Amino acid sequence: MTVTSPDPDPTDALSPAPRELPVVGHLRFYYGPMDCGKSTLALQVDHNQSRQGRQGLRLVSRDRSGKPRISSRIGIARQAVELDAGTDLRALVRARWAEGGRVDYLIVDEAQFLEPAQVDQLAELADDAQIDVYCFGLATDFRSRLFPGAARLVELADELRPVQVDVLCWCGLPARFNARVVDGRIVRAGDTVLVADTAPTHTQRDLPETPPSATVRYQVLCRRHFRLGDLGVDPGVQGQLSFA
Ligand SMILES: Nc1ncnc2c1ncn2[C@@H]1O[C@H](COP(=O)(O)OP(=O)(O)O)[C@@H](O)[C@H]1O
Ligand SMILES: Cc1cn([C@H]2C[C@H](O)[C@@H](COP(=O)(O)O)O2)c(=O)[nH]c1=O
Repeated sequence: MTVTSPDPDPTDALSPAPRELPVVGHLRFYYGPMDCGKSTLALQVDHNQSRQGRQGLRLVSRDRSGKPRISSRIGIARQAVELDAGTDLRALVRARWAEGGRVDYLIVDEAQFLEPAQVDQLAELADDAQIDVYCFGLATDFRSRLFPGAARLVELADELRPVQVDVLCWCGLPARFNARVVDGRIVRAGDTVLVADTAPTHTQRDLPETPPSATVRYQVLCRRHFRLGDLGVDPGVQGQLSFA
C-alpha cells in the first residue's frame, strides 16, 4: 500500500512553522524641540490607550506648570505622578499592582529629565512586565548636548520617533535647537535643568553670571542661527513694526 502525503501547501516554503513569540512591551521615545507638540501627543496616546480599556499611569518630571500634571499648550492637561531623581519606577508599578490595579502602559512626559538608571528601569518593565512605555521629551539641551536621560533612551529604546510637527526658526527653516535666552541674550553655559517656557518668565532663582530676577525663555532655532546665536527680531518688536 502506498501512502501519499497530502498536497503540499504552496505557501509552505514562504511561511516557516509558526513559533510562539514572547510577549514583551515596547519602550518608545518620541522626541522633538520645545513646542512641537510632545505633551499633546502624550495625552493623545494616553486617551487612545485608555479608550480601549487598557490601564496605565501618567508620569511627569518638572512640568512647566509647576504642578504634577502633563500640560499641553494646546489647552489640555491631565494629572500625573510627579517623578524625582530618586523615584524607582518599578516600585511605582508594584504599588499599583498591590492596590489591585493593572499597568498595561506608562506615559512619561519630560522624559529628558529622567536619570539614566530610571530609563533602565523602564526597559526592565517593558521586557519583564510586558508594559508598553511611551516616553516624550527633548533630545538636546540649550547647548545642543543630549540630556543624560535622552541619551539613555536613544541607547535602549525599541523605537525612536521624531515628532512630526515642524516648529520653525524665525527664518522659516525647521528648528531643532532650543536656545536659552536670558534677559534677551542667548546663553551657552549654565545648569542643564532650568524649567521655563518659550514666553519670557522671571526666574525662580538667581542664575550664575546674570542679575537677580532675570527673565528667561527658550527659543527654537535652526542649526545655523543657533550656531550664530542669531535670535532674529524680537517677535514683539516685529509685530509693532509690521502694524506701525
Ligand atoms: N491655539 C492653538 N491652536 C492650534 N495649535 C496650537 C495652539 N496653541 C498651541 N498649539 C500647538 O501646540 C504645540 C505645542 O504643544 P505642546 O504639547 O505644548 O508642545 P511640547 O510639549 O512639545 O513643548 C504648538 O507647536 C502648536 O502646534
Ligand atoms: C532646552 C532646555 C529646556 N529645559 C526645560 C524647559 C522646559 O521646562 C522643558 C521643556 O518643555 P517642553 O514641554 O519641551 O516645552 O525643559 C531645560 O531645563 N534645559 C534645557 O537645556
